[in-house]
Amino acid sequence: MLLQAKQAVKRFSTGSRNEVTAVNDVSLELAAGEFLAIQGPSGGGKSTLLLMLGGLLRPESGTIKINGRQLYELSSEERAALRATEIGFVFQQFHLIPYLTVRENVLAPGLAPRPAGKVLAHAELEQRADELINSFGLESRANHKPGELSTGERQRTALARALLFSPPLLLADEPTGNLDDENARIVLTAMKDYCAAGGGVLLVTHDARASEFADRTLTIRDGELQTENVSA
Ligand SMILES: Nc1ncnc2c1ncn2[C@@H]1O[C@H](COP(=O)(O)OP(=O)(O)OP(=O)(O)O)[C@@H](O)[C@H]1O
Repeated sequence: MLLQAKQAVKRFSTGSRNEVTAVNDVSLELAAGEFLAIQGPSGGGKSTLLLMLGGLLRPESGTIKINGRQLYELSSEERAALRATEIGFVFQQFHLIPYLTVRENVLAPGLAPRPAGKVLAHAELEQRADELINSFGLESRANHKPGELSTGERQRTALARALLFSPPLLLADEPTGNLDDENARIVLTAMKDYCAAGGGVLLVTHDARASEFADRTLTIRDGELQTENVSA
């Protein structure tokens, strides 16, 4: 199984505020080639769950496994290496580097150290970056900086960057929240195609458009994953 969460729990307590159970006893599985959308109201626990699944936030209890490896039993270095090789992230706010061009942003993950055996030659990376840039219709924008792009072009750039190393798992937090219908369709179609090619995609969103593209849609509310499935 590509991704497996078992009884994951995360609570926050902040000073004078009462404790909040952001994620309560969540179990789920995602297979390679599957597109899962998790919807839910604001404050329902979507982002918290995604951070835990992506190795960025330790659950208080429960386990998260990626390809059979328990994320939070690894050292932080091992977890970072696993993130770099197994997971791509896309966020609503894109997190592009403002002084780099589209092409340089897409290539940026290639600058980070990678585990031995997972390093790609620069020429190979450039070829992959150009393929992604072309397939997302960004070729005429490749030398522009994010500030000169439309919102949809920024999100397509962020998606291309996340897919540079073809990670088995793509995690996305509200990737279409800022997009019009046409750009949302482009991004969601690209994710669906990525699954058809064998990748696994999990996105959290309150955008109802996502469930038209996903294989399964689950709902999280008050930190609890509802059991009903809505098939696309
Ligand atoms: N760092 C934190 N400290 C305290 N409480 C937090 C923290 N992060 C999240 N929470 C609380 O946990 C709950 C779940 O938040 P989360 O951001 O996961 O929800 P969400 O479904 O992603 O919401 P949105 O759709 O508005 O982004 C909320 O009640 C939130 O206030």
